[in-house]
Amino acid sequence: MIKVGIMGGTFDPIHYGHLLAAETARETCGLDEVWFIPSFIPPLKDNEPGAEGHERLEMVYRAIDFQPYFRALDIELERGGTSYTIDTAEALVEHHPERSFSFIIGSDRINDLPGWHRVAELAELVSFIGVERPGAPIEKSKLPAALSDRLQIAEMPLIGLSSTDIRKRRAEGKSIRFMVPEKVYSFIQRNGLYES
Ligand SMILES: Nc1ncnc2c1ncn2[C@@H]1O[C@H](COP(=O)(O)OP(=O)(O)OP(=O)(O)O)[C@@H](O)[C@H]1O
Ligand SMILES: O=C(O)c1ccc[n+]([C@@H]2O[C@H](COP(=O)([O-])O)[C@@H](O)[C@H]2O)c1
Repeated sequence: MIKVGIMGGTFDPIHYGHLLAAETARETCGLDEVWFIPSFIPPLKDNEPGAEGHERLEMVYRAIDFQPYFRALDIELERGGTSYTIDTAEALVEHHPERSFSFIIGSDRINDLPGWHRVAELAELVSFIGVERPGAPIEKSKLPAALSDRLQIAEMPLIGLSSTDIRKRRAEGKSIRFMVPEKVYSFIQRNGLYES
């Protein structure tokens, strides 16, 4: 079986926290590949979107350029509607029977995992790799056994970056350089993304 990590997110924009989470999961769990999947409409978020789907996808492509084991998929953008992970997992498992899938997930999302759409079925199709984010300690013991049994923790240095903060900094005219890869930075600058 080829082991694939799924890095799902809004990526509005993608930043070094996402990339380090993917790389840490890859190394810790011996993944062969990590697939980045930008969501169309993220299920549990109510903040205003910043960039269009095609722009978020383009930034992901730019961020993972030249990394042989990273790929980007437009499956959720193409599907449209609310991007439930179970729908994505069902499609991936059906189309890639030679691969096993683990969903990489930050600790802020781990804590709301029990509320995900059809999560019991999701946990049968994929396992989870958790990475910690500042301010959101991983509380594995608070998860139901069906989920915690499927969750492996990958230790990474805490990275206090968030897309929300990056958008806010742009709106305030502050620098976001070195928070995102240079090619993402130049795309944001050139297209005037996240300006107030
Ligand atoms: N700094 C980080 N360290 C570890 N994981 C992260 C980090 N930032 C995001 N993630 C994880 O990456 C996935 C996708 O995150 P997402 O695209 O929503 O980024 P975000 O920075 O949380 O965005 P926003 O601030 O807009 O909510 C989630 O599982 C999230 O927990
Ligand atoms: O399927 C769900 O119910 C669900 C609920 C919350 C988040 N997710 C997925 O988790 C990933 C990270 O979510 P977010 O909101 O931090 O971008 C992204 O791929 C979402 O589609 C999925």
